[in-house]
Amino acid sequence: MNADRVAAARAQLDVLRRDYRERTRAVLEALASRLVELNDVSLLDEVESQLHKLAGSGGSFGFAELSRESRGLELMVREQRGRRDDSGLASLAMRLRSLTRLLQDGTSRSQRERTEAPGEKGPGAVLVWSAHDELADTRLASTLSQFGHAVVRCSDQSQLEAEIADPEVGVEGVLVDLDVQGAAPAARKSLLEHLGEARTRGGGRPPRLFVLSSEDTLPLRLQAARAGASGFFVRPFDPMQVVDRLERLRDEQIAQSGKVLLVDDDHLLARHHAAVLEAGGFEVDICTDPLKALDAMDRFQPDLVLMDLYMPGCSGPELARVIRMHDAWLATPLVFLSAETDLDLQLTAASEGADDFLTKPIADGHLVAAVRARVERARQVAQLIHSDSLTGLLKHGRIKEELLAELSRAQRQGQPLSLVMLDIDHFKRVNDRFGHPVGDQVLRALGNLLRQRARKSDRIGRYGGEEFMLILPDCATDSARLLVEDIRERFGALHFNAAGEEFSVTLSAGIASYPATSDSGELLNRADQALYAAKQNGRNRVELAD
Ligand SMILES: Nc1nc2c(ncn2[C@@H]2O[C@H](COP(=O)(O)OP(=O)(O)OP(=O)(O)O)[C@@H](O)[C@H]2O)c(=O)[nH]1
Repeated sequence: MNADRVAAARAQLDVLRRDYRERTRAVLEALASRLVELNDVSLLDEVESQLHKLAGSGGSFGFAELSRESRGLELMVREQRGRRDDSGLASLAMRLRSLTRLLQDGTSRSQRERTEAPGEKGPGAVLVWSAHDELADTRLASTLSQFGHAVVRCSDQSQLEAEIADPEVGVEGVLVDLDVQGAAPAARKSLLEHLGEARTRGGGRPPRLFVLSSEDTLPLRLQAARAGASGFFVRPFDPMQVVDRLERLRDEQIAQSGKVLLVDDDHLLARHHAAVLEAGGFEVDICTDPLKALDAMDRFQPDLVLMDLYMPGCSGPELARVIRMHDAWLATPLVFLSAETDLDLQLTAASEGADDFLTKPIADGHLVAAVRARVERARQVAQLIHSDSLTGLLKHGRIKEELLAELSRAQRQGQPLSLVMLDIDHFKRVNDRFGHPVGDQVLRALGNLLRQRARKSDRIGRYGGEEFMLILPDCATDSARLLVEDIRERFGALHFNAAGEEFSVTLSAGIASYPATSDSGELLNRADQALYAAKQNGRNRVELAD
């Protein structure tokens, strides 16, 4: 999310806060007038329910005092309602009117509590300060640059720190060879401490720190971890490991944002929570009718559902039970956001499949942090369940499920979709000649390349051993061909090193597209046939089915 969207979300928070204040004033005034005019004890039901709502929502809009007072008054009214006691309705009206005093404007909450959105950008520069192993350095630099990273070689600490501090350089990672400091443990420790501090000095997102060493001991790894290092590579190392680590870390960073579906019949409160989460970097959709929540989930594919406990037509725990009946939503975190503080009700909600219970009013920062932690955890679990451990790409079964979902979305939205099958040429020869671990490195390199060239909406899977599938939504055959030709060329240009030998590998690909083919099985067959044709026609080429 960029700064403009965050600023827009914050401005919207201020507008919502004003709306809330006006609406609440009107509601309290109308209730107070009716109490005085009708002097009817049956109005207490409505008064209690309004106070319950205010207790839950006031704090969210920055009126914490209103929340507290409303909760106290709610308990008092509940008791009075139980006794069917109609004395003192006029004084209750006065107390309701006096609540409006707590709606005075103070400092805007969105100005007080700021939440940072994670940034998204392409590959940044990598600074390398190493102990002059020319050959290894050259290989590292060429591998990193093949994956789009500018490489800046530094010859001493002051140059390294100057580059880190220079915003023009856009440093994503810093790779430091501990051998530059000789073998003295104290000197290495101080170097790491210094760099750990230098990388966080800029104020923005600090560059990743990677440590390179010819020694591998626990104390050294511990020192690196204390300096905030994200990777520890032992010489001799494969440069692809560094690319791999950078790519995985970038995936994690992008995953810090996520999609949240808000299910709440109180539209204003839902819009407020949506604006808070959007200012925190999340993509948010609101559903005010719980009976339409499943449709909204199918359409929006949320990473987390945040719902109210009490809603008309269907309660939160009932909705949780219905959602959990669907295999596709078994692992999606369901979190209740409610004014209810009753522990028994929270436990009931949890037993229906909800994962957590947040109590309204909730501070903006707390809401964002709680949602972020759950989304990250859910993503880690989903990653473990659905991803291939070697490449981090989707497994066979999952990518086929994604094809069905993406194809029906393309059909609904009247957009094209392309399906690509890719297969490494003569891969058996790589394994036979250099061994399985080297073959694995080649597979990982292709995985990284695909991830880098793909858009956020594309889906990438490892379909079989050395066969990969790309699903490209909103991408017609011609654009798909351009992309796949680019991938083919880049993959063929990668240089691998093994057994003191440099080698390269090529791939072949077949493309089939919707709307020319509209059935998912047929789309798969036709992409497969196109791949077969590419192999038959000499390999290292891309063929179209249509
Ligand atoms: N290193 C490694 N090799 C794998 C993995 N999975 C499958 N393979 C190997 O991939 C190779 C596939 O070989 P073939 O299907 O004969 O195809 P190919 O040699 O790529 O030849 P063409 O596809 O016709 O160009 C086999 O040697 C498998 O052992 C894996 O996870 N790691």
